[in-house]
Parts: sequence; structure tokens; C-alpha cells
Amino acid sequence: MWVIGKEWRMSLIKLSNHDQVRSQERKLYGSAPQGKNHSDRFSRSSICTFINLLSVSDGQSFDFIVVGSGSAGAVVAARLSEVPSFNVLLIEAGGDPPPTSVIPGLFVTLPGTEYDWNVEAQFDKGVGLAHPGGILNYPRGKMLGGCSSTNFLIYSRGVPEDYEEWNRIAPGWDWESVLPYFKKLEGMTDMSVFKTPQNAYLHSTDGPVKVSRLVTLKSTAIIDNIRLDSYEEMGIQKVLENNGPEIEGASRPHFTFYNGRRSSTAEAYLRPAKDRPNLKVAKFATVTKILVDPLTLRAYGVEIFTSNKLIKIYSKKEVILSAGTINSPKILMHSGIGPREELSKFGIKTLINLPVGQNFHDHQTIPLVFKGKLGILTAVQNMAAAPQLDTLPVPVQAGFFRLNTSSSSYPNKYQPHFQFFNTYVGAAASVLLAIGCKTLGNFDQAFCWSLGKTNAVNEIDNVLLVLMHPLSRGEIRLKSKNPMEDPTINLGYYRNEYDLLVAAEGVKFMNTFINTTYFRKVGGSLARLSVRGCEHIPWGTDEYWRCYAKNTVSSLLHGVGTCSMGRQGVVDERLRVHNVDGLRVVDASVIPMIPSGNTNAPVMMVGEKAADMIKADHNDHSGNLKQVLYDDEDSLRTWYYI
Ligand SMILES: Cc1cc2nc3c(=O)[nH]c(=O)nc-3n(C[C@H](O)[C@H](O)[C@H](O)COP(=O)(O)OP(=O)(O)OC[C@H]3O[C@@H](n4cnc5c(N)ncnc54)[C@H](O)[C@@H]3O)c2cc1C
Repeated sequence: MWVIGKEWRMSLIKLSNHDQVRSQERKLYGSAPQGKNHSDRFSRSSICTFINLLSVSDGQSFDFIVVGSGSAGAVVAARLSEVPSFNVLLIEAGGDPPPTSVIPGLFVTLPGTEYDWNVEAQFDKGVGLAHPGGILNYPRGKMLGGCSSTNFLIYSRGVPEDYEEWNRIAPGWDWESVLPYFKKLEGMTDMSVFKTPQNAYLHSTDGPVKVSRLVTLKSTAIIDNIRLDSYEEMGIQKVLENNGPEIEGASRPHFTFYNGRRSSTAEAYLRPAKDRPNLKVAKFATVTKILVDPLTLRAYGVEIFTSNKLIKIYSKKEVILSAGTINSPKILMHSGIGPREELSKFGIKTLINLPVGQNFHDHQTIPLVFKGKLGILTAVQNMAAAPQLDTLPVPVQAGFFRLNTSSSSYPNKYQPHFQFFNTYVGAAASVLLAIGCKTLGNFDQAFCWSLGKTNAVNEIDNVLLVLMHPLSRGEIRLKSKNPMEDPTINLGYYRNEYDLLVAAEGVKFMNTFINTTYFRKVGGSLARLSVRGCEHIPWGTDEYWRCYAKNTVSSLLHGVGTCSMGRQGVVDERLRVHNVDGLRVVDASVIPMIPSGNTNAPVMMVGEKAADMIKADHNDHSGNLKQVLYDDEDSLRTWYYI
């Protein structure tokens, strides 16, 4: 056992006693962020306990060690453990997801709690002025399932061209190669998508991740229809679904829940695998670095902080790093894999000089608020929302569109410029809005107050306008040599001025929502929100909307790219870290270019495909879909239509 400092105790404390472990972690790393001190009352609930936890002991060894049980890591660990001869350890810094994760409508209560890493991201100077201190809370799930246990549950996969773009950077990731894996993970329960062969071809009912749409109440159906009609008036056609052959258009979105239960990767992959003797899960165990032999450059294990001490666990075959876009690059850099200049600042010896932490990009969002009719009735609808917590308490419409006005090279013509989410909020929901605005959005008082005021007696539509393919790039950097300290997240939004140009055009287009029949009938108007930095610019001018887009910008929390695949990146097309043996990265960080849509499904797809590659590289071909598909045309067709 490796002991440092007199405070480090030699004895192993059972991981099951996590209260004790956490209080000891707080004692040791008092200043390091371990999540805010929130009540633990849910974490022992039986509805989501995964029982095969393990007390890992110093010096133990496993064939595969998977670091992080998020959207990708849980998939990889579960799939690898399908091979009985593989001995798999999954290491997770958090514990079981609480009921507030499992019940879909309660996801807003998770950020800022102990189930969140509570990291902060920063804007560049002069950007995001509506956020105090230029800081954005950047929630990351710290529990089994990772962000899939805390996210907003939207199920979206992007367009084929997104993956053709990946394939040009890292061969093997084209649409034909990834579609079988999207289908492998998907358990579609919305039978409407099987009505046309073109849509049916893209879906499957067999996968573990359950996908559905919101239960439509009579009142919400009326709202859905009115909003979708309004979008159609703007030239955004109604489509059957946004994961179909044509994603441009608006629809009621798909979600990763079914029957009142979130389908996180913890629920979909780990729960069914929990009794496998060859899959062990170590909870409340934080990996501090990957052990790499400096002579052979082979990864041979990990160093973990758990139960008040540092221990080492060894891998016989591979270490798979799935700690996410923020923590995977951090762990690599602490292990001596990263930009030499950056590592030398902290006295970390560089084993391999790679662009770790660079190429960070994200889906940035701009909030737009449309004021509708006066509403005593809508206030009642708000109150009636509570019993709907097993779905979501508000109607949501979503879609994708391209602008006619922007340059055809931004992005290429097969990808949409924007995604949008429209949530209808009845009058007098100001308190809930204030929670969302301040706690989740980290907007300043003036902005949130003006939003609340707008909603006091009026229904509103909150539209999140999402820039799909930003050209700007940010980066993840170490703050210190302490592996328990969060890294710096520089969002880098609008570093490329083209992004601002397109964003402002998008805002102006979206504002025409208020000119549609419904809003004209009820006398609707654009809300005038208080935006720091734009006070002196005449409201409604082009200059104003540019300023608005620049300073109200936020994140859809889709950060990718920091251990990018590709020859110029950090991993190759089989996700092996360049020049290191026995080490892969499998999570959102390997995504080289962000897809057109939300990232959870693409990351789960990456997990599915990676698991097959790893199996094949270790002589197990049981899961190799691609081989089956390409053997003959008929089996391809049959498989697609199942
Ligand atoms: C609040 C929120 C809302 C979102 N909404 C949506 C949405 O509606 N739809 C959508 O498609 N996407 C959404 N996303 C994005 C999507 O969920 C993520 O892109 C995706 O889950 C990332 O998966 P990952 O495997 O890369 O990382 P994660 O899921 O974050 O997994 C990383 C795991 O590693 C663990 N870990 C990290 N460091 C260590 C360490 N040192 N030692 C041990 N374990 C460690 C973490 O605790 C975590 O469990 C949202 C994200 C957030 C945070």
C-alpha cells in the first residue's frame, strides 16, 4: 500500500460506509471541491441501489479498468462484462443516483448538490456579462450514470453528415458505421416512428435505453399544436420526429425516459448487469492518475483516492478512461500525458506531448422570451403541473433550422445552423423561473428579475436558441498539481467572430415567432430583459441583438473534444491514446466535431462502438455488428428493419 503523510491511514474502510468516507474526504481535501454539503437523505433509498459494490484493495488487478460510469463508461463496462472471461472493474467517484435523478421531472433539483461535480466555467473577457463574474455553473453528474443521470433527457442523434465529418478526421466513424450502434442502444417505445419505412429504418425497439415522448394531456396538446403551427408559419416545417431522415423542422421531442423512470446508463446498462460476477463497481473512488511505465509507455493501472488513502489497482489488458470532457483531460495531464508547456508549469514530467484539453467546444445557447396572453387560467395550469412529475411539468417543442441568409459554408449545407427548444410556462411561475434562472443559468439579479416580471401575469414561451456548429474553441487547463482540484474551463465562446454573426442572425430570425398568428391574436410581445452590457444600445437594433447574443450566452452543457480523435488529436480512430499502450479514452472528450443535436446519445453510441472494438482487439468478436452488416446486403437490410 502506498501511504503519504501521517494523516493517511493504512487500513481499508469499506466503501459501503460512504458517509464516513465522504466526511474523511472532506477532512483531507477540505479546500478541494467535493460537492456542496447537501442532505444525503435520498442516497440510501432502495429504488436505485446498485449492490455489487466492491472494497477495492491496494494491489488488486483486473483485465479492464474503466474510469467513470457515465454515458460512455457504464456502457463500456457493461458490454465488456458480457464476455465471461473478462474481469472488469468500473470505478466511479460518486454513488447511486437518488430518486430525484430517476423521476424525470425532478432533474432540475440535481445541479449544485453532492450529485454534481460543481465545477465552474469561465467566459472570455467581455463575453457573458449577464452572468455575475463571467462565470457559468457547469454541472457534471457525479454518480453512477454520470451526466445521463442528471441531464435534461432530450434524445437526439444528429445528422449523417456529422459522422461523415468525424470519419474524415478518424476513419470508421461514418454514418453507416455508427447507425447500427445508435440502434443497438435504442429501445424506442414511441411506435409512431415505425409508421413510415424511412423513419423505421433508423430505429430499434430492442436496445436498453428506453425512449419516449411526453404524455400528452389535452391542455398541453393544444399548446403543442399552436406552437408547431407558429413555427410552420416561419418556414420551419412540422416533422414526425427530429431523429428521422430529415431533422430540419419542428416536433415534440423524444426523451430518454419511459413510464415515469429515467433511462440513464446506470438504469439501462448497469442495473441489468449487476449480478455478473465478472463486473465489479467501486463507488466513491476517485482516480487521481493513470499509471504509465515511463520506459515502455504502457498503461498498467490507476491510482485511486478512496477511503481516506491512495491505492493502486493494476490492469492486465487495458485502462479505459471515461471520466468525461472535463475530467478525462485532467487525469491524463496529471499522468504526464498532455501539452509539455502546460505540464511543466506544475512540475509534471511529460511522458507524451499531446494536445490534451484543447479543442473544447460546446453548444452555446441564447435565451429568448416571448410574452403571450394574460392568464389566470395559465396560473392554474402551473399548479396542476406538480402531479405530472413522472413526465415533465411543461410542454416542450423542439426543432432544427438553417438560415437562408448566412454563408453556405457555415456549416456545410447538410447540417442545421440551429436547434431550438420551446417551453411554455404559464403565468405566475416566477418562483420556479427564478430558480432556473439563477441556480441553473447563473444569470444576474437584474436579468432574472426582468424575466420574473414578464411572467408575473402573462404566459411566456422560453425559447433556447442553440448554435449547432461553433467555430470557436476553448480549453481545459490544470489549476495546480493537486489531482483533486478542478481544472480551469475556458469556454472560449465567440473567439471566432463568425459565431457571433450567425448567432445574432439566428436571434433576429427567431424573434419573428412573435409575428405569427397566435401571438398577434393575443397581443404578444418580445420581453425586454435587462442585459448587462447592452443598456446603452437602442433596443431592437442589429447592434442590440449582437450585444444580446454575446452577453446572455449560456451552455447546453454539451462540452466535447478535449481528447479528440484523429491524427492531430489525442486518440486514434480506435480511441487508443497515441503512443501509449493499454490506454483508451471513451467518452464525450473524443468527439472531434460536435454533432447537430444533444450529446448523450452520441456518447452512448461511442461507448457501444468502443466496447466492440475493445472486444475485437482482445479476440472476442461476439458483439461485432459491423462485420455482420457488411457480409451481405440482405443481412444489412434485415438488421436495419428489425
Ligand atoms: C445538466 C445537464 C443536462 C444535459 N442535458 C442533455 C440532454 O437533455 N440530452 C443530451 O443528449 N445530453 C444532455 N447533456 C449532455 C450529456 O449528458 C453529456 O454530453 C454526456 O452525458 C457526457 O457523457 P460522458 O460519458 O462523456 O461523461 P459523464 O456522463 O459526465 O461521465 C463521467 C463519469 O466519470 C466520473 N468521474 C469523473 N472523474 C472521475 C474520477 N477522477 N474518478 C472516478 N470517476 C470519475 C463522473 O462522476 C461521471 O460519472 C446534459 C448534460 C448536463 C450536465
